[in-house]
Amino acid sequence: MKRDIVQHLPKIELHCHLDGSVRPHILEQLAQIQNRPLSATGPELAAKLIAPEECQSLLEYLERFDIVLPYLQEASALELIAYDLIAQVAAENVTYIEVRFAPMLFVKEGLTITEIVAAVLAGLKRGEVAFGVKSNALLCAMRHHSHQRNQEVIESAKEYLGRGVAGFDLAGDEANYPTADFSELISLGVTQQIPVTLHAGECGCPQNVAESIRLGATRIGHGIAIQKDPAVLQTCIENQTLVEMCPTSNFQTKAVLELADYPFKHFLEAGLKICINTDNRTVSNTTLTDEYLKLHQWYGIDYRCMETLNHNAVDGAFISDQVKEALHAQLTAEYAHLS
Ligand SMILES: O=c1[nH]cnc2c1ncn2[C@@H]1O[C@H](CO)[C@@H](O)[C@H]1O
Ligand SMILES: [Zn+2]
Repeated sequence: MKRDIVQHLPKIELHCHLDGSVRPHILEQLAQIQNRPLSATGPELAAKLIAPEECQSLLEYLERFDIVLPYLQEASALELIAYDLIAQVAAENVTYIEVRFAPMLFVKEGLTITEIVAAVLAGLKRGEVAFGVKSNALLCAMRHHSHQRNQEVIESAKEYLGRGVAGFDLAGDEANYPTADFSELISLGVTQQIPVTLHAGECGCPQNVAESIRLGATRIGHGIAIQKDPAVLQTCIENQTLVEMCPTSNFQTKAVLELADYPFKHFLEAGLKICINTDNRTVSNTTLTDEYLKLHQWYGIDYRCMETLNHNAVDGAFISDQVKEALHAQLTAEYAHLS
């Protein structure tokens, strides 16, 4: 596979965090507008935003987000970063993206959840008009937030469902907050017909994946721990659960320690539905093109495999059958001439 070809082929991304994908120069722009100086600029700032090689856990990885959050407490900032994320993905021909964020991380200076969601959706829409990239937002509840706060996120997802918001997620510290603690919250979303994808199995616990599916999630973020439990793997296969894999991030957060333990091939050969994602473009210092090239380098995947992974993503996307058909057809047409 060649970088130039991979970059220009149409791609679908379902697992990308808005606040983990703020480009350093955009953050500098926000700092200037808000008159709130950054502790570093230029290459030094870029380095600070990336999770370091020696990162030891998901919690350490998540510390990177503390740098950017103070600058995301204004509607205009949220609009701008959403627009810029669409600009970034347009440059590598992502044709459909689901962008996730936790609205409750942006309420520190008085924004209401409605203002927050509206600002992000406005930026995504402006991006679609400028670059032709279709998108939807997924609203994340946070594992360390109160039930009350997380419930408000569900209510907001319900309010905007079909109007720019396509689903609901649970993000944050999986190791210390098991999925079972959120059963009431997740059920609340499921009973209101909100599509659900949950971060699970990123911190070694396959039970969190089983619990997520039991509660009604049709997709799992990361799911690395599925490899530890054949019964959970079987459940995922039977339910056609889509697992959103994020290779670079999975090594940074120590979801896996060595390449030999990375379950990409294992999952694919077992018949599990998987798709490929960046997780956080800035914090993981990656693009979707980089992720596919890594898989080519590690496993020798070809364009055919890349096409399959993208069709899988379409199948699991939180969009209508009609939109899925159009995306499938475009993938089929544009990968057809590649061997
Ligand atoms: O890989 C991950 N696992 C769990 N939580 C994550 C990951 N990446 C980002 N976030 C969390 O999701 C929030 C909303 O976007 C981010 O602020 C970050 O805390
Ligand atoms: Zn994630």
